[in-house]
Amino acid sequence: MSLWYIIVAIVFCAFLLVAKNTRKTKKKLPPGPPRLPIIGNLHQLGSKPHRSMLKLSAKYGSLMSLKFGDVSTVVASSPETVKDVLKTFDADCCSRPYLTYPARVSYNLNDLAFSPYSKYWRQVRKMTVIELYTAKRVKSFRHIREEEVASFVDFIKQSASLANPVNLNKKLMKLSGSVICRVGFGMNLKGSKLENTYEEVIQGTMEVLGSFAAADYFPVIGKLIDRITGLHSKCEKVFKAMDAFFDQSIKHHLEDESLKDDIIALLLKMERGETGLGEFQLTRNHTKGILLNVLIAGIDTSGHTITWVMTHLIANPRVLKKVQAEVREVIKNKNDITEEDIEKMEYLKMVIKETFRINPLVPILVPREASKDVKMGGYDIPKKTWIHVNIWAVHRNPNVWKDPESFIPERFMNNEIDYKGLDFELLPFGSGRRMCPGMGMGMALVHLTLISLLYRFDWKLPEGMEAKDVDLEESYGLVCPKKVPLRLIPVPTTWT
Ligand code: HEM
Repeated sequence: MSLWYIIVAIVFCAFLLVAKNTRKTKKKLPPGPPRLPIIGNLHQLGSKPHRSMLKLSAKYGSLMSLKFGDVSTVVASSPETVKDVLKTFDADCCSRPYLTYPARVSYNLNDLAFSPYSKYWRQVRKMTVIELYTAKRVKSFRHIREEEVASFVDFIKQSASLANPVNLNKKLMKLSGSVICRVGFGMNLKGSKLENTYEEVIQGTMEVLGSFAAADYFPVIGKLIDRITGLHSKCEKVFKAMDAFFDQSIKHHLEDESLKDDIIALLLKMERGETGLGEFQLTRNHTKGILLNVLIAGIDTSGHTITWVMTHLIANPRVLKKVQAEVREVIKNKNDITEEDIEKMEYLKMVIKETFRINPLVPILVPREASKDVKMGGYDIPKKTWIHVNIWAVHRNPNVWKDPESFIPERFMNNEIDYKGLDFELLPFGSGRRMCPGMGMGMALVHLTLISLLYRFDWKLPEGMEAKDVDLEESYGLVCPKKVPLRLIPVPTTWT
């Protein structure tokens, strides 16, 4: 009799297995290109995945399936499908997949940007939004921005008097680095452990964070491949450099009691249990994970945004002249630039929007993962599928934007579309639960710096170069800055 029980149990289990597999095969996945064995579609990514995905989606649709090694992925590429991911199904699609190297750099996902959607993420997001990213906080750091921009302008003045070209990529990175160090870490970049290496470290970190790493797609052999390609050692190198900087700034806070009003002071209080983070007891690794986002998200993004704006302006002399005329008309001979002045600069705002459209800094946002089965646009997105949001494709879609490859700020005239996460045609900061919380802080520096550069100086290209020679190629990482540094000669004006 007991043998019969066993046979019935085996038949029942086999039936369940077959039923499960049949259900699986019945899923209607979004269409996608044919795959190669083992690697799937990885060979189709190329050196600029956002561009390759755009080309593939033109053929396979705005919700497309790709397979990267072992990982099933979908890519959303139109305002409608992006809205589905970031708004309609945001709650079920806003987790992050486990990414080997971001996990290492973020002290095992103790940060905000790569942490899965969880109670911890919600608490940290709430705490940092209140403590670091509020409009009040952004205002309170105004004097820091003003001091750093003033010393940046002094440097440009010297170069102008000697007619020397300025490497704007480098100098603007240094400017945003100096601001973020003082705002987020209570110390100067100059004299810190990152003083001489920050550019290399930040750039390297962005490459590591944005890489399509073999370890994520091939569970066993992937780590070996990454050791051979050098990704593993690059990750260790940038991790150690940043860790030393975090130790230095934490030590600085522990030694100087007057530093009690910034994010590190608050995190240290949480570590000591003097104040709480919901049910979580913060450790040093949590503190450093949170600081990682403050450092890398703050330094890279604002500096590169300003470089892209200046690149498009020098490549479009008509636009440069028009925006300078506006800025000079609003500022006239005043010494200080106020928030109200910025509000009056309608054309400058259009120039910035157009720059974000044509060169969004994070073109495929940070990868997301479905936390349950989702039905989207008539297709099945199974739990654990990775989701890439290709805003590059949306921003260059001819059905959304007329003549999308051209830089035309006037397209925003009498057009309500803005970049604050509500319009799915223009999403440089993302949207939904994972939207960039540092937008206000980043834009405050972008506005102040651009106005100073345009008000105080005229700009020309180095000898022998014309506007049509300006290189517009982007490099690829989590953030996509201009590949070839922008070198311009500042020319003194009556306002200098
Ligand atoms: C012009 C400047 C900036 C741009 C264009 C930008 C853009 C972005 C984008 C596209 C994302 C990913 C959104 C997603 O995956 O859906 C993001 C995330 C993030 N940004 Fe920014 N950002 C800027 C400035 C800043 C600044 C100044 C800070 C902080 C000091 C910051 C902190 C963050 C953080 C912490 C996240 C992760 C949010 C999460 O996953 O919950 N950003 N940013």
